[in-house]
Amino acid sequence: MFAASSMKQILIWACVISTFLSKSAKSDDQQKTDTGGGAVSTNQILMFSGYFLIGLALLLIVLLWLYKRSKKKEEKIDADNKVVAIDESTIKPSFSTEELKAGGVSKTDISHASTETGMVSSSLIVLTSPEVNGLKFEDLLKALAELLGRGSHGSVYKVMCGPQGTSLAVKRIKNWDISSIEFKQRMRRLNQVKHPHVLPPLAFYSSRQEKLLVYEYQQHGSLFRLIHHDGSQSRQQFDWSSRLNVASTIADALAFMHEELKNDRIPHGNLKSSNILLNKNMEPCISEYGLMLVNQQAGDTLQGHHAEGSSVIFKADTYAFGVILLELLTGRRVLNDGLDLASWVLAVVREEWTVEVFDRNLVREGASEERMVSMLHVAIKCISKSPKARPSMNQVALMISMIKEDEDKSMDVSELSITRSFIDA
Ligand SMILES: Nc1ncnc2c1ncn2[C@@H]1O[C@H](COP(=O)(O)OP(=O)(O)OP(=O)(O)O)[C@@H](O)[C@H]1O
Repeated sequence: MFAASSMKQILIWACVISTFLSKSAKSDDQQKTDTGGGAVSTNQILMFSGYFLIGLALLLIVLLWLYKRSKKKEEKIDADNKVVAIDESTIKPSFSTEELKAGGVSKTDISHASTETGMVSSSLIVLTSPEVNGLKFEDLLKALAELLGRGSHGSVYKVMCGPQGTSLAVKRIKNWDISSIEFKQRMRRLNQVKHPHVLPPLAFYSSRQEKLLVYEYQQHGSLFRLIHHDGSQSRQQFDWSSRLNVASTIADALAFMHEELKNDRIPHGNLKSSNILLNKNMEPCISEYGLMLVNQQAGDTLQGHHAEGSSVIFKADTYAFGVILLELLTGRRVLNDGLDLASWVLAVVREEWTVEVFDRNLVREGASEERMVSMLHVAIKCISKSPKARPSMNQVALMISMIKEDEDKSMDVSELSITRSFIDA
């Protein structure tokens, strides 16, 4: 308002002064002509001063207009950063920068990071979830957080929130090259696709510099820990039938997600044993589904990350699943002293020493070699060099369910023979 009225006033005054100056210059001209005067340098000066004033006024108007435009843009960005939408039916409060600063004693790394990057101007978007009903972004800022790990794409913190001290896991992803709108759409879409063995995000936060994803904390840890826990009892107990169950459950869940998100072209994007978590019933759950844009992943062309096409886009997940199968079968880490697990297995199999690849614990427990070899064949198909040669997760799930059926049948037969020998005795 102020700017507009000042612009008008400047323009009016500039016009009045310049008209006055040019008029007086003209009348002076007339007088000089009448009196037969010579050069009219004073009049010219007056005229040029008028033009100069008009020019100056126009320049000021342009500058004021530019200033107003940039102000408007800033206001729009601020508005975009306020709480936007939530669980369709409920509107959560939004927090202004001042409110957050007043209420938030920075205790966590999240809050340090947040204030550093100016995150306090935005708020948390809570998805449909009774676990975090009423959770505010402010709560996350205030809570004590424990760093669970730093991965290649960000860090995960354990955060205790609310009066009940609900344990949450907050994944912080930095510099994810995705627009806020696309990210929100992706999160909402993922929230619509539910599977009991896929961990849903409970809430999320988005700013240009970083994204936060809130999950329920899983106290039993990850599949990675279960397989690679050196010399512990848990590894001893992780027998063949449990490994088969894990493989089958994950394959089914992944096949379901691929099918549901086929048209949205959203694969997991970063599947690995540390992203398979064990829930309170010790069942495996896929975590962090869809948190990576495929073309952003660490570029190993072998995994098909750079390949295009709607079905091929999911084949990087098939590859990653194949690697998880290899971890389950061999008990080895993906990077074993720089030796890539997939190429090591392929080399051993090529030399026809197949049995050598299997985890000694499985061999010792007397796991069926036939079914382990069948599973190894599935894994080898999954890690085919060409993404097109890899099976879809639907096909993988079917192959594994057949191996599991065989295993279940053989268990029934052995139970039956034990019962018979008991009766005979
Ligand atoms: N919801 C959760 N509950 C319990 N632990 C979790 C949860 N989410 C992740 N973790 C654990 O936190 C640790 C760090 O996770 P993070 O995802 O950062 O590591 P990463 O999977 O190795 O790396 P990245 O996914 O960035 O490539 C891992 O040990 C993971 O198992």
